[in-house]
Amino acid sequence: MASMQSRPISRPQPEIIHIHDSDSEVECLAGPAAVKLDNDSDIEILDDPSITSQPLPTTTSHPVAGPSRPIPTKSPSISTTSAPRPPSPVDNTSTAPPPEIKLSPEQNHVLERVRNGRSVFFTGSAGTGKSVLLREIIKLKGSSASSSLAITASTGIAAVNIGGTTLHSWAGIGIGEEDPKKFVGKLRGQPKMRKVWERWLNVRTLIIDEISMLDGVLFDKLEEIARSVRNSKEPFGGIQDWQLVLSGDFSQLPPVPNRNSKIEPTFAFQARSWIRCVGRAVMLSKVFRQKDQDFVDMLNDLRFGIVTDHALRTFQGLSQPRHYSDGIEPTELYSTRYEVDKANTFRLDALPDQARTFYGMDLPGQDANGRPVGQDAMNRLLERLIVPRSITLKNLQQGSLVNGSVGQVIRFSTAADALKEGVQIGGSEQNGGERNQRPEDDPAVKQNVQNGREWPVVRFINKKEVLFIPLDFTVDNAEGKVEAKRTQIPLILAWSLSIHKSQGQTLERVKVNLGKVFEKGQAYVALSRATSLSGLQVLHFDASKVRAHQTVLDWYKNNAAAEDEDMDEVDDFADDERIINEMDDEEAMMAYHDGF
Ligand SMILES: Nc1ncnc2c1ncn2[C@@H]1O[C@H](COP(=O)(O)OP(=O)(O)OP(=O)(O)O)[C@@H](O)[C@H]1O
Repeated sequence: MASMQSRPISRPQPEIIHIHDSDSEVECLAGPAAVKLDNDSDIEILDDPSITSQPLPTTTSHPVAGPSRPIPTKSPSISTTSAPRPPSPVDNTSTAPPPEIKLSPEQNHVLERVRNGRSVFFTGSAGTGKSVLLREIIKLKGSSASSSLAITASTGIAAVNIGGTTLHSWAGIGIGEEDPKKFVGKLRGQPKMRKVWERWLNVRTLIIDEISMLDGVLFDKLEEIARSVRNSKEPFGGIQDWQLVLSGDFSQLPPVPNRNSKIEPTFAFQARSWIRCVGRAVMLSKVFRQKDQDFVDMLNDLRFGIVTDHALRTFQGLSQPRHYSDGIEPTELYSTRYEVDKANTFRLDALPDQARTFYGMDLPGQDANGRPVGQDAMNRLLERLIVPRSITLKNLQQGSLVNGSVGQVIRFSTAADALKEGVQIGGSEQNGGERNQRPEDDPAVKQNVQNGREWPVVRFINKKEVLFIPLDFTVDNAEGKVEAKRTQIPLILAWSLSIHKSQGQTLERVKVNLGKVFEKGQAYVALSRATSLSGLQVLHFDASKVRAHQTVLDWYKNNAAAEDEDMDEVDDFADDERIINEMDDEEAMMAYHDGF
C-alpha cells in the first residue's frame, strides 16, 4: 500500500460556505466503486451532524501564523484501477434524463409572491418541490448571488444544492454565538468588517433554505442585527423594503445541538421575531417525488409520527434484498457515521486493487480576539466544513441539477498531465479567487504542477473527467481571519451515506437501515428519499423508530387553517393561470398590465 501525506498548501482563501457538520476525512474510491458527489458537481462536502470527529493525531509543526500545528486527518484510501470490480452503486436517478419541470399552481403562487416583492416562507412534506421552486426563484432573481441577492442555507450541504453559501458565512457571524449588539458594534467600528456591513445593508432578497435546521435563537439574533444595521425598528430592519424567502420542512431534520452546550436547540418558528417577520406559511401539498398515492399517504403519516398497521406491514415487508438485473445497486442509508464508515470500508476492502492513502490536514488559526485556537475549539469549528462556492454554481440550471450523482475514480494523474490532456482540475477555478482564470494560472494548480504528485481522476455519469487536488476549507472568525483550516481532496466514499447527508436527495434505489435511528424525523427523511416501494429496501423498521417533535406537530396543526386559506389563493391563481394559458401572448400581456 502506498501512502502519501499532502503538504499544507499556502494560497489565497477560497470563497467559502460553512457546514454544521463534522467529518475529518477525504475518501474516494477507484473503479466502479463510488465517489458520491453532490448535484453532479465536482465536489463532495463532508458532513453529518450525527458524527463525532475522529481523534486526530498531532504531528509536526507547520509554518503558519500563531500556534498552528498541522493535524493530519484520518487517512482515506483510494484504490487503483486495473482488476474487475463489483458493480457500482450508481444512483440511477442520475442516469435518467432530467424530468421536465413545469411548476404547479401552488409553486407558481409562491413564485408570483416573490416576483411581487413579498416575503414568503414555504414549506411542505418531502418531495413537494421546495428545492425546485427555490431554484426557480433564484433564476427569477438573476441566477446568482449578488449584493442584492443572498442565496443561503442553514447547512453547507443545502447551500451547495442551491449554489449558495451558508447563512453563517453570508451574515459574517462565525459560529453565531456572539451577542448581536457586540457584533454590530464590530461591524460599525472595524474597517475590515465593512464588507459584511454592506452586505447587510444592500441585500434586497435574502434566501434561506433548510430553515428547519436553523436555531430559533439564531434567527432572533439575525433579526436584531438586521434592525441595527438598517437602523429601523421594523421586523428584520424593514421587511417592506426587502424580502425574506424561507424554505424547509420542520418535520425533517431539526437544528443540530451544540455538543458543548446544555441548551436544547429551538426551531426557527419558535423565535420571538418569527411571526412578525415571516407571517403565514405557504404549504406545498403536491408530492412529486413519489407517484404511488398509497406510498405518499404512508409517508405523510410517518411525517407526523403515525405508523398505521398497513404502514408497519408494508415497510416490514420490504426487508428482503432487492435484485436489479442491470447490476446497479441501491444507495445505502444509515443513521450514524460509524455505520456508514463500516459499510464503506467493507466495500473498499473488498476491492482487489492496491490502496493509495491521502492525508488531509487541519491547521488552527486565531480567534476574533487574536488568541490561538486550541485543538478542541478547532475541532468544533471544523465541524462546519466549507466548500468553494463557484464549484457548484454551474449546476444551478434547472433540470441539469441532479442530486446524488456518482463518480468513479478511474486513474491517478499529475496536475501537469491533466493540463496537457485538457482534464478539468476540480475547484481550480476558485482557488485564485479570479473568475475565468486559466487553470494553469491557479496557484494551487501551479504548486501541484511543480510537486509532480498524482491525484485521483474521477469520471462522472456525464462522462466528464475531473482531477481532484487538495483544496483548502476554512472557517473564518468574526474579523474575517482564518480561525481553522482543513486541506483535503474533496471526495468521500459513497456506497453508503448518512441519513443527514441524504436530506434533499431523490433516490430511485435505496436501502434504508433504521437500526440506529436516534433523531426525530430521521426515519421519515430516509424513507421519503425513495421514489417507489419497488426501489426501496428497509431494515429494522418498527413503530418506535418513527418519531416526530411535538412542537412541530403543534405548529403544523396551528398552521393547517392557514393552509386552507392559501389553497383558496392558489385556486384563484390556478384559474388566472388557466385563463392566461388560453390567451395569446398579446392578450396575456394586456391582461397582465390591466391586473386582469
Ligand atoms: N413541478 C414539478 N414538476 C415535475 N417534477 C417536479 C416538480 N417539482 C419537483 N419535482 C421533482 O420532485 C422531486 C422532489 O423535488 P424537490 O427535491 O425539489 O423536493 P423537496 O420538497 O425539496 O424535497 P425534500 O424536502 O425531500 O428535500 C424531484 O425529483 C423534482 O425534480
